[in-house]
Amino acid sequence: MDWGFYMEAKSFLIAGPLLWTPRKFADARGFFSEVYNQRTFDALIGETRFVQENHSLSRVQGTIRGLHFQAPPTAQGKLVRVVRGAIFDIAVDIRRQSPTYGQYASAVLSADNWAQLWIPFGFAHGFCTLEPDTEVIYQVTDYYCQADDRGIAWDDPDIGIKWPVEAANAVLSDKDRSHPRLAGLPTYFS
Ligand SMILES: Cc1cn([C@H]2C[C@H](O)[C@@H](COP(=O)(O)OP(=O)(O)O[C@H]3O[C@@H](C)C(=O)[C@@H](O)[C@H]3O)O2)c(=O)[nH]c1=O
Repeated sequence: MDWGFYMEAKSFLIAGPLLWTPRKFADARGFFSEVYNQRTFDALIGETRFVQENHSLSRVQGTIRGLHFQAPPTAQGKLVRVVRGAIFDIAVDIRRQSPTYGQYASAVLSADNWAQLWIPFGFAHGFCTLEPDTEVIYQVTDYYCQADDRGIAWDDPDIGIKWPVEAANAVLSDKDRSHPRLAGLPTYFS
């Protein structure tokens, strides 16, 4: 397999998510990097069309966003990267028939390590910022649809995510403090 512009691609024990690092060409001016190449991406993942790009800034270290997904028919695959600061990024398998249902894959993505995480359909996504003023950019494969927007409790004990922040110090939106546990959700992905 020719990985093209990606230096490496790593899979997880949970089938689906992939982690890789685009090449960086550094010189006296700074660097150049192809952060997305459709031909290489399609060879890795299968034909995929991104229709929206999101950019968020979290001011405080220990900010948790998640766990989020869109229900079908607007389920999204997400390609996540960090351009400032660092995150502990999480993909929770919510495919009901999956042998790893309810388990999660995690990776540190940062402006320094330049890693990207692919989060396929059937996964809930969340992250915790590891530095102040962290900026996350991610492309998604379907448009935002408020009616299909769903969440799972970030601290669901059945999932048991080991977040890199004490619960008492975590910064969350009101919405993210009130999601149901995974066991309380209907089956969205078989
Ligand atoms: C996600 C999203 C939100 N919004 C609006 C709705 C709301 O008024 C405001 C903030 O939305 P949220 O609080 O949901 O933003 P946030 O908590 O950052 O939500 C994001 O979290 C990460 C973990 C994801 O995986 C994303 O898909 C998305 O769910 O932005 C859009 O207009 N388009 C979008 O695609």
